[in-house]
Amino acid sequence: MEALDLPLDGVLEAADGPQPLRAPPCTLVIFGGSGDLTARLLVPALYNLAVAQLLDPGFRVIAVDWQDQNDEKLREKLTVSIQDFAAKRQAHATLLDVPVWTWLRDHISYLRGDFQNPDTYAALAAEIGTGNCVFYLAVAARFFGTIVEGLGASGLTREDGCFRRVIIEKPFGADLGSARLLNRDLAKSLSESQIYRIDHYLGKETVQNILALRFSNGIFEPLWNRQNIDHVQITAAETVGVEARGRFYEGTGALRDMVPNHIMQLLAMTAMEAPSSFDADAVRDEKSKVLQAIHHMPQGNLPLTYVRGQYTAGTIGDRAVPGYLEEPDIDPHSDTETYVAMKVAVDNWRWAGVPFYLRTGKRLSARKTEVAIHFKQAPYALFRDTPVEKLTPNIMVLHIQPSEGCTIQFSAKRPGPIVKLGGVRMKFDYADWFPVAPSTGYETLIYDCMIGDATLFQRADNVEAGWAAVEPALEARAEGLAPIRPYVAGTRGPAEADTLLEGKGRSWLRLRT
Ligand SMILES: NC(=O)C1=CN([C@@H]2O[C@H](COP(=O)(O)OP(=O)(O)OC[C@H]3O[C@@H](n4cnc5c(N)ncnc54)[C@H](OP(=O)(O)O)[C@@H]3O)[C@@H](O)[C@H]2O)C=CC1
Ligand SMILES: O=C1O[C@H](COP(=O)(O)O)[C@@H](O)[C@H](O)[C@H]1O
Repeated sequence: MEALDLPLDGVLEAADGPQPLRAPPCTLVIFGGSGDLTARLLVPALYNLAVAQLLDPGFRVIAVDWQDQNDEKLREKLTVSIQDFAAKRQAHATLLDVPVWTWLRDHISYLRGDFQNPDTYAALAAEIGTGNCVFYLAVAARFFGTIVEGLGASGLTREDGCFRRVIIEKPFGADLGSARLLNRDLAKSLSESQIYRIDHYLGKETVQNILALRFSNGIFEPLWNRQNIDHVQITAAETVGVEARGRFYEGTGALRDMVPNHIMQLLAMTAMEAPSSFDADAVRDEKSKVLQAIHHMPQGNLPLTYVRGQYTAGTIGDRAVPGYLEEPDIDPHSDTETYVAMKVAVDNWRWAGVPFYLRTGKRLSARKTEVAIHFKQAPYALFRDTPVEKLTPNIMVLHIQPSEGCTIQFSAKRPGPIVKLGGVRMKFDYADWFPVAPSTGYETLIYDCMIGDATLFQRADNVEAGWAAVEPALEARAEGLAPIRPYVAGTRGPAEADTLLEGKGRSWLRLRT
């Protein structure tokens, strides 16, 4: 990076602040302990926490499910996946730290049992005894209620001089009604302060950075409103298909899978008011308010606010891939969407009249998650030969993944005797400034739960507000008002999504740059 003529040396160190403390002693019970999430993401996250010395020496993991496992078999399986995890990160020079892994693996044990059998909870209670416990529900959603009920009935949720917390995975319900019912069921055995509803997007550094960027700088927030912003685009594009998750995805679809949770969290972080502090409830109060203000644009014409798509056979890179209907476990006549684009309004003082365009899909031309703030044009072009509509649009893109950082696009004078403008970009790249080994995103979330910080977890009203925001779209589908638009795998999605942005020269940002 070129040197700046500014006194930046030492700026990062000065701002470093207090370092995180080791989490308190705790037993982490993972229901679904031989499952995919545990091996691919949770155990690598625990390993990273151990490397960072954030786990207490008394920390241990009890993995629970009904597979044919025992302590040693599970530890061997997890050793294979942690080696795989480390190998993928070799480029970042993080080879497996063997002593740390050996310590962690020796603190993992297995308990075999059926989630639906009360004996499983009795055996678990005997194994845990007293002390702090986090129960991680890495299981299919149909077990959330059953497991929490089992924990409650066996006394495992009682906090007698210790904490007992439960992390709930997604999907949290399938619509507003079922999310409300689940919240009600959980509340029979747990207080709200014991419930940690996870959204792994909130564990991503760059998602958390949205708040840091907005509220720790004097330069952005004064512009962050309807006077200066024309519209906002939120994109979560994937190149992967449904992979081995056909059975789950068939009943879920892109809207339920991504929008009420991840996309709404991105929207909330982008649009919420400044909380009075970073206290968990102060942040979640503001999120709730902004999510409750979301409405579909009152166009009275659904195709202009909501588009559903489904991929057909195509090419990703140089690899031919099947269409959704040809994927394993998919009904060949399926009406499930793999792409969704929506136009919503945030009906409040700050955002009145500013459309938020949301899109997410699988098998698109690029993997890219970003929030793009499109500012209004300068009101008048002083420059000869440059009509105002030809000025480079001022866009600030918050890159969430795979690139992480922020780009600002604006106009500058081209060199030369004639005054001509050209579009230029200023880019902040996370990796340049803060070079750290990549994480799974679950490190912060598991650590925060152990220290009792619920800021990055969803409160009951947050999840319900997320579902309420997509209810009109779910209803439209149920009424057959939102037909599936096919798109070829490896493209930008259905062309119909472009119509959402028509007028005023707006268009979706390109997926492939
Ligand atoms: N995998 C991922 O990348 C992600 C997963 N999630 C969420 O995490 C959760 C877990 O997902 P994942 O790890 O993929 O699921 P898996 O199916 O891989 O793991 C669940 C485990 O629980 C076992 N199990 C099922 N029923 C019972 C039962 N009645 N009693 C005891 N054990 C049982 C399963 O065994 P069996 O195989 O025999 O059924 C399996 O070993 C889900 O809510 C998912 O939505 C969220 C983000 C990413
Ligand atoms: O929760 C989910 O998220 C992933 C996308 O997560 P990312 O961290 O890779 O952006 C998505 O593929 C999956 O379908 C969904 O269930």
